[in-house]
Order: sequence, then C-alpha cells, then structure tokens
Amino acid sequence: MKITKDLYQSNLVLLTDFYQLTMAYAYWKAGKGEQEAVFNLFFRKHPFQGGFTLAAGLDYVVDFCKNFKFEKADLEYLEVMKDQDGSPVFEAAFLEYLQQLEFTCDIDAVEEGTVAFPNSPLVRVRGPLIQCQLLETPLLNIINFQTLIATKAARINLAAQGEPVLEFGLRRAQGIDGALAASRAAYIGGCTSTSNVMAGKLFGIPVAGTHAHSWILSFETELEAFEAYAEAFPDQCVFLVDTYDTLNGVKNAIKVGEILRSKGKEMVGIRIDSGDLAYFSSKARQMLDGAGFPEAKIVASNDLDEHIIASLKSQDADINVWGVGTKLVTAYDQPALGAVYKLSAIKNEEGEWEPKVKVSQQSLKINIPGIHNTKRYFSKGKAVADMIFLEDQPIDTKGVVIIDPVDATRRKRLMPAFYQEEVLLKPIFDKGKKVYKLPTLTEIRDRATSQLESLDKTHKRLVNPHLYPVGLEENLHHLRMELVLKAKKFDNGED
Ligand SMILES: Nc1ncnc2c1ncn2[C@@H]1O[C@H](COP(=O)(O)OP(=O)(O)OP(=O)(O)O)[C@@H](O)[C@H]1O
Ligand SMILES: O=P(O)(O)OC[C@H]1O[C@H](OP(=O)(O)OP(=O)(O)O)[C@H](O)[C@@H]1O
Ligand SMILES: O=C(O)c1cccnc1
Ligand SMILES: [Mg+2]
Repeated sequence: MKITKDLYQSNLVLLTDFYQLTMAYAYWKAGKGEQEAVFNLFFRKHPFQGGFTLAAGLDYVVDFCKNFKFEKADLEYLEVMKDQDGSPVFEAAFLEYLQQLEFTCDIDAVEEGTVAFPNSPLVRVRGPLIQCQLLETPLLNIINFQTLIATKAARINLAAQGEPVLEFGLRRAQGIDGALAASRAAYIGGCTSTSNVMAGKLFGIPVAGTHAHSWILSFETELEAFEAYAEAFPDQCVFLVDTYDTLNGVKNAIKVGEILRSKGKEMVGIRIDSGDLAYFSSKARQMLDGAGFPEAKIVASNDLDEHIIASLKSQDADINVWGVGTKLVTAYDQPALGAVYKLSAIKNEEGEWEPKVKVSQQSLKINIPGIHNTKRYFSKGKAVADMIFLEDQPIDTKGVVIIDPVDATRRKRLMPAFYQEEVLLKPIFDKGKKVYKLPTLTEIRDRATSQLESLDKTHKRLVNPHLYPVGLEENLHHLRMELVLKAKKFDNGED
C-alpha cells in the first residue's frame, strides 16, 4: 500500500461509511439512484472560538472525484460482504450497477485559502442521489481536517505578527496522513516551512529545521557538539542552547559563532526549547548583541500555540522565529471542525426542484434549503458582509436585506451598488468534467494571505472576536421559514 499523496490519486472509492453504501443500495432498489439532488458541506461554528475559518482541502477533493470509480477489487470486497444471517449484503445486479457508475456530479466549491463563515456552503454537490450520498464521508473527512488545521495555522501566524513560523508537527501528528495533510494545511495557513521531508517532496513546501538535544548529548561537551555541527553546516547553524544551562549554551554558541566568522561564515542563530522563553530570549538577545551578533536569530519552541505566542509578544520576548508542532498539527484545543453535509433540494418526478429542510429543536441546526450560493460584498478591499442567496431568484440591486440564520431579528440592509462583490462557490466539476484549474500551493497560500488582509482585525482577534455579518437574502429566509413551519405543523398532527 502506498502511503503518500498517491493514495488520493488512486482509487479511494471505499473510503466511506458503510451506511452510504447500504443507502446507495436501497436508493437503487427503490429506483431513486439517479434522482437528482443537491447537498451542501458547511460548518456551524468557527473553530477555536475564533472569528474566521480558512477553507482548505479542495485539491484532495478534486483528486478523489477524478478517481471515483468502483474497480474490480472494490467490487470483489463488496460481493463477499455478508449480513448477520450469512446472506450477501448487496445483490449482484447492484454491484454491476456500481461497476458501470461514472462520476457525473456538478461540484461548486469555495477556493482553498478563502476565508469562510458558518452556514455558507464550502462545497455544493449536485447530481444523482447515489453519487451525492457516496461523497458525503470522504468530502467531510478531507475538508474538515485541512480547514481546521489551516485555520489553526492562520491564528498562530497572526499571533506571530509576520515572523516565520516553522511547522514541527510530524512526530505528534495523528498518524501518517494526519501529518502530511496537516503540513499542507499549515503551509496554506501561513507557516514558512515544515520539518516533514515527505510533505516537502509531495507538496513542494520548503523544508527546514535545526538539531535535537540528542546531537548535543552524543558529545562530551556542548561546545564540541556545536563545533562539529558548524563543520557540517557552516551556513545553516542554529544551535540548540538549552540542553544543560541555557545561558551557558548561548556563550558556547557565541564562541562557535566567532570561529565561524573567522572562516568568513555567519551563524544563523540559536534555539531555546524550555524554560521561561521571555526571560531566556531577552537574556540571549543581550548576550548576542553584546558579542557582535545582532543579526543572529532566536528561535523558540516548546508546546507553543497562538495564545502562548501572543503572551510572549506582550512580554516583549526577543523571539524572531517560532517552531510549532503538537498544538498546530493536532488542533490541540479543538480536534474536529464539525462540518456537516446536508441535502437541501431534490428533483421530483415532474422535474421540479423541491427545497428541503431538516427541522431541529435548535434553530442553529436547521439547514438552509434550496440551491444556494454566497456573495461577499467588499468596500475598499475590505469584506463587509456575506449574503447567502437562492441562485434562481433575482437579487434587487437597489437594496437587499440579509437576515441572520439563527436570530431573525438581526438584519442588515445593504446597497449592492456601493460594493464590489464576489460569488464564493466556483464551478469545479460540470457533470463530472473538471472545469477548474487547480492553483499551486503557493497561489493558495497567497490567496489566504490576501483573504485574511481583507478581513477587519476585529474578526481576527484570538479571543471574543467581533461577529462578521452573514445573512440569508430575504427570499431565502422566507422560504426557510415557510418550510420549517410546514414541517412543524405536520409533526404536530395539525396537517
Ligand atoms: N514567558 C512565558 N510566558 C508564557 N508561557 C511560557 C513562557 N515561557 C514558556 N512558556 C510556555 O510554558 C510552557 C512550559 O512548559 P513546561 O512546564 O513543560 O516547562 P519546560 O520548560 O518545557 O520544562 P522542561 O525543562 O522540563 O522541558 C510551554 O508551553 C512554554 O511554551
Ligand atoms: O513542542 P512542539 O510544539 O510539539 O514542537 C516540537 C517539539 O519537538 C521537539 O522536541 P520533543 O518535544 O520531541 O522533545 P523535548 O520536548 O524533550 O525537547 C522540539 O524540541 C520541540 O520541543
Ligand atoms: O528542526 C527542528 O528544530 C525540529 C524538528 C522537529 C521537531 N522539533 C524541532
Ligand atoms: Mg517538547
């Protein structure tokens, strides 16, 4: 088995929950397999109690869909699946149907590196029910994780205020793909490099690093260890100074820095990986400056996250480069995004689209019906509000009212003529054919940077951010209310 990105470029059609396959079978039996439906993938709440989310993972989704095909080995596995009384789960004619199944959906999606908000679709799938259903689990798996990590990385990079953040997470990540996908998403979110060499090879992310305590411990003295490292890497020396006594380690780094200088080389800097990082970085800075090494960088690491980085900044820590592992790649304080995938419309026998809502006790959980999209309004390059609208309804360009999907008393009037606008869902597949040119990872990362710049800083605060306005266009709000009331009446037996 290949454990690389090749994995996504090969056939992963069975990477789904069993119930998607049993539903597919039951749709087929009921003659509903080809009935057209629309599903939306969206999240309900920003992760990390933040005020924004950074979309990521679409590249993997495209690979997945391009390779959506039941092959012989997949069908052989399904063929021998037995239920509790020993009879086959799937009848042969259904497996034949799967064998000839071609991917024919329309997919529209928010581009990677786009700032996203709750309830707006990140991905919209339109196509035969069976195909839409089979895509639910893999799409959620891919988008949930990469979006979560890209968002975490963006928060960490915001806290670092433009200073380089090196991603060091491989050893603590959730398995092999957890590490690879996290390195990719972390780079989208603004990290400068990864320590994960395979992520470098697969995705073209710059690879960087320093050295470990083991290097120091393998020598008699720290000084010898630094000297030997400088021999091997005269142009790339970042000395880890905290193995024995941090400030003495800085003295040794300076000694080797002087040796290097006598050979026409410059040490890059030092790394501190324990203790009070504010105290030691300031002391180290004074020592390095005093010894004539004002350009030497101070790298800090040790269980860092956006909150500790912000705290160190507020303490005027003299840190120039941030090494962040565990808390970034595991999204330590919130291990899942919780995005969902819900049916919002289905075509009836007359060929008309019927919008659908799933009614919930919590208004937060009532989905948005119909075939909808999101428009972002900008003023002087700053995003001012998002409007979720029905694609087949005209929008009054003179003035629109957007209504909060959770609290209908929260409304905002907008005059579209005063703003620039961008429709967020972009066509990715048209009836199974890819119509989207995939951007490079660097382009995605640049998009993330400019998207974050378009967002007011009040929405980017790490704690208690200001809520960015996202509302339903009036027609969509009324449709939703109507459907909810109808469904509730029916439930109450008052039909
Ligand atoms: N000045 C500071 N302000 C806020 N947090 C800090 C500061 N200095 C270090 N930290 C953080 O405090 C935590 C310290 O972790 P811990 O208690 O394990 O100490 P340590 O220095 O790693 O100990 P050890 O020497 O055993 O490795 C880390 O998450 C580190 O990033
Ligand atoms: O702290 P993180 O954000 O995960 O960053 C990666 C950590 O991995 C390395 O050492 P490791 O933690 O393996 O050992 P150590 O703590 O004993 O140095 C490195 O020195 C960092 O401390
Ligand atoms: O290169 C480093 O300094 C590094 C790499 C992985 C984990 N911790 C540190
Ligand atoms: Mg550690």
